[in-house]
Amino acid sequence: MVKEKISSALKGINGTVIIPGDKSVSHRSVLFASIAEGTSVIRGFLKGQDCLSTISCMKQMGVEIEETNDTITVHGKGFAGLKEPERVLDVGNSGTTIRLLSGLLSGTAFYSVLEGDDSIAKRPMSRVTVPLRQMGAKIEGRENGNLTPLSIRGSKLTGIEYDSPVASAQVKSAVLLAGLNAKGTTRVKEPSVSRDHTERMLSAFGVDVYQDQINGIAEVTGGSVLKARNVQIPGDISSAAFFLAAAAITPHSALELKNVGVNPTRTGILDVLEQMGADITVFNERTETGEPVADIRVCCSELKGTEVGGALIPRLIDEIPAIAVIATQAEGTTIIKDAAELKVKETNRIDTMVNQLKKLGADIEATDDGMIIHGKTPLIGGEVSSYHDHRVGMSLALCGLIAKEEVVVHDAQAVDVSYPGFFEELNRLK
Ligand SMILES: O=C(O)C1=C[C@@H](OP(=O)(O)O)[C@@H](O)[C@H](O)C1
Ligand SMILES: C=C(OP(=O)(O)O)C(=O)O
Repeated sequence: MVKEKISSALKGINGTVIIPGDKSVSHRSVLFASIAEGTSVIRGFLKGQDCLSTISCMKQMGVEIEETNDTITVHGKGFAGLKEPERVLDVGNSGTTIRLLSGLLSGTAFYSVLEGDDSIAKRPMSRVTVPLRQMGAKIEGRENGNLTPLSIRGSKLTGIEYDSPVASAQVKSAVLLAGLNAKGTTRVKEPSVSRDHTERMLSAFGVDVYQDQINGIAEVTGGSVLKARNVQIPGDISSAAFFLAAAAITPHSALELKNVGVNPTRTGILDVLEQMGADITVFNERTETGEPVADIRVCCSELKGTEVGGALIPRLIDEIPAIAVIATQAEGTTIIKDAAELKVKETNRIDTMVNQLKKLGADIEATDDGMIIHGKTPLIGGEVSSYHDHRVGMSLALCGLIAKEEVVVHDAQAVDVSYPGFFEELNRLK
């Protein structure tokens, strides 16, 4: 296991960061190009382990995918062109891969089995298997379909109207992908709007998608055909978040982040930083393959505590570990609530972040659905672990920039899941 040592950035962190490709959009680009008719060239694809797992699963189903340094070329032969995989499909650490593939595989004409690593083996799958079974899917797994391995015997599906108890883009996307091959229409309603990359990219591939975000509704009709197209992936705001946080809390810092996806269903982190008094400018806004993109300038400033909850949570769910670190450096109390979903990520992110930040001297406590952080607290440094959770590892690394002593992050290779080269980038800016 790799450990990384991060020492304080006395002169701040300064310079320009080109943000790597969006993980959610990268997964979808390969999945959709694989079931489209024709050849799609994808640029800006994130070569993190999660997205590479998606590529390898699609290759196992007979899809021809070529990889160069800059491009991923997918030769799609339509949904009917997918072939039965001869072995178990390994999703690695990726919840997005297993949940989206469950939806896609439910309507095939073949049998498949999905499994992943130790973390995936603990994450709940009934959130997708329950609605998929309602559509007629034949899915089995441990705990009556809640835990991996999942085995799927492809079958004829029928559209449903699904009232999802959670605001989850993975649930919404799994049901919509099954809906592409179901009889009639499939509608998903969610309690508040989750990231809408599936809806945007399906439209870009020529599918008619009905969306009513005020009421949290997305709908597709069965039998829609996807047409191949070239895709430009925006940078991942969830990866940018670590540099937004680093510059916001480290004195003498000024960063320019290039190529950040600013889809409104993802920009909760910008709203929270603004609420806290951060010095942020979003500029050079443009659109790429249906996704808004911009550059962002961020400088260190005095921060104040805030409250984060409600409909904001799905718009920043993966950024909460970084927000917890920022809150340790904000004057006053920060309350994060309505975020129980954090308990079913790669780790229980409420517990891991609270335990690890306490070791570094933070004044933080866990609640049932979030955490409460009192600032501003000087951090002391010490040894912590990512617990094999990429976002935890990168968040803890930020503490090293401002702590009195060095911060050592154990199990640091976990960051390769979403941000290969993260530590090199952080050190380069010092
Ligand atoms: O659809 C996606 O690409 C994702 C959705 C979110 O999960 P949930 O759908 O479980 O909220 C997010 O946490 C994950 O990193 C990626
Ligand atoms: C939760 C995450 O991803 P996934 O659900 O795809 O494993 C994440 O990237 O923070």
